[in-house]
Amino acid sequence: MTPDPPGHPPSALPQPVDPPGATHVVAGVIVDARGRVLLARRTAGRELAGLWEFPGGKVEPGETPEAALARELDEELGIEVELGDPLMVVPHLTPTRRLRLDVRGIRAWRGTPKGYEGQALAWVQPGALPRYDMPDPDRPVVAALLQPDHCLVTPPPGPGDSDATWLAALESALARGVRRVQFRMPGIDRSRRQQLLANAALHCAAAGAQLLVNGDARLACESGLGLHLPAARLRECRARPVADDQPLSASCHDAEELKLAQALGCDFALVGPVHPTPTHPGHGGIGWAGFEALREQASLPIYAIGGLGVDDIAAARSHGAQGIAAIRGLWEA
Ligand SMILES: Nc1nc2c([nH]c(=O)n2[C@H]2C[C@H](O)[C@@H](COP(=O)(O)OP(=O)(O)OP(=O)(O)O)O2)c(=O)[nH]1
Ligand SMILES: [Mg+2]
Repeated sequence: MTPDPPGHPPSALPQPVDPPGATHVVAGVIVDARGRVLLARRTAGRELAGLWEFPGGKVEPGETPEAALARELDEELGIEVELGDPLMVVPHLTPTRRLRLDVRGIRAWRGTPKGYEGQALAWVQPGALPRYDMPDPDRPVVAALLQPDHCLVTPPPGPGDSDATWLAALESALARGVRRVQFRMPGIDRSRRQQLLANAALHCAAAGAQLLVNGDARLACESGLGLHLPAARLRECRARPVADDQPLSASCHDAEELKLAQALGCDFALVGPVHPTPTHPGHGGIGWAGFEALREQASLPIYAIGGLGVDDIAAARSHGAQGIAAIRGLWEA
């Protein structure tokens, strides 16, 4: 990268660079006045025929992603669009190529979308998106549209902290918008842990937040809550340890663990540490490049963890993450 010339303000966020050989695909999330999302069905005789996708296509050499998306939506749907915010960029490794699926919101459009290439179209309520058969890289995109973009991992009460102090901190995290919580309680005895969990479950239910118990499958099942598997537990699992309707997540550090998590039917995974953190002393962090190298080998939603907070969600999304998971970053106001 060339340094900024003296006297000029530093440039904004560096633009992500496609790895050599990657196919850059841009696609748009088009939402109508009733909140329905437009999907198009891939036509017969092409790769992934019959699967549903967000309309879009490949960026051509010399073209900006924005121009490519506008062109694709004109060619495929006959609409003129105004682009909105980036939603996410999913790096994905297929058996034949390295793909970057770059998905943008569409702020407004002119015209009525029609299948100009013979493709079927469907306007889908967001909650029904998971029922459509879509290419693997779309799974994290659908999750980004439907699920929380941050996940709190609780710290245990500090020395001398009462349960009431801990619960008040949980309540304020929920008031700040936390909707997914992993209950992690290292070093706290079972009876106190159970008491804290029972109260945490009440607070989370009142806030409409999902709660997953770290490690303790029995406690998760007894309380009808979700389960989070630390990597060592994940590696011991031969079958999904909780019912299909109970949320399941896992911590993963390599591609093998991610594939295991996906095969077990985990709803999402946590991958990191992206940056160094006090909870993992001596670990320099995998960085965003390391995160992407794992992300591209799996299709389940993945939160990035390690030295991250809500300010990092947009960056996390640009590397294919569902968002961020954090202990301190989401516990302290
Ligand atoms: N448009 C789109 N493509 C997707 C999605 N998910 C996904 O894996 N892909 C893949 C399928 C293809 O391998 C690639 C897009 O290539 P494409 O062949 O449809 O590209 P295009 O519209 O430019 O069509 P073509 O002129 O190259 O035939 O990206 C998605 O949601 N939307
Ligand atoms: Mg296309």
